[in-house]
Amino acid sequence: MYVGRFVVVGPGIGGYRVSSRSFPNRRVADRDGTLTVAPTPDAPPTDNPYVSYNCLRTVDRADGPVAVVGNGSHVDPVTEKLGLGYPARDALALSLLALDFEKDDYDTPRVAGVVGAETATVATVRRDGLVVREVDEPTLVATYEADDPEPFALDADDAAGAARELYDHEFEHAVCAAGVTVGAGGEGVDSAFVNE
Ligand SMILES: NC(=O)c1ncn([C@@H]2O[C@H](COP(=O)(O)O)[C@@H](O)[C@H]2O)c1NC=O
Repeated sequence: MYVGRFVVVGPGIGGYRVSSRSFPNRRVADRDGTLTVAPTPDAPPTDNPYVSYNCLRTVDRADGPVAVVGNGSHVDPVTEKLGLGYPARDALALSLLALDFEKDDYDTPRVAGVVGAETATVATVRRDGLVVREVDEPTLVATYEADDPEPFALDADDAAGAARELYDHEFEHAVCAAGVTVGAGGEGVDSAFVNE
């Protein structure tokens, strides 16, 4: 099955995978702790505005660090609002509604998640609606097919394991993946990615 891009988030752990039929020549790069998706140097030129973006950012809050994952430019305003103290639900709802689904040939939904040490919130904005949901177990939402949040059996317990597990998942056309853990009690954030 092809589901396009997807996030998985649960309390303390999350991840994101790029699956792509149209733009497979991409990879994740780490820029000072922010993970960015971008075309490889040998990728054909494109003017599609949706294929390069920050897919994972973290921010420290009074109640501890949080991580944001997502499939587009909305990751930035979500992170910034979290840094200003907005609740995760509000940061996601405001940012996703402002940017809305992508204006491409598929009305591609935006998907996102916020991971705290003991909390997680998953969200998507599609042409037909906005969903923002707190979750207490790993939960997936994808751009296509699985476009409503659903439970996901994530076995990994560290960032590298999460990135690997999402990358290796049977959903078709894996391109690259990122994983993140957010620890309680000052353990902080760890992130990892897979490019193959
Ligand atoms: N975030 C991404 O990595 C991303 N990659 C592709 N898209 C959009 O989705 C469309 C379909 O891409 P594909 O055939 O690879 O699933 C692309 O034309 C582009 O507008 C993306 N936008 C949202 O997922």
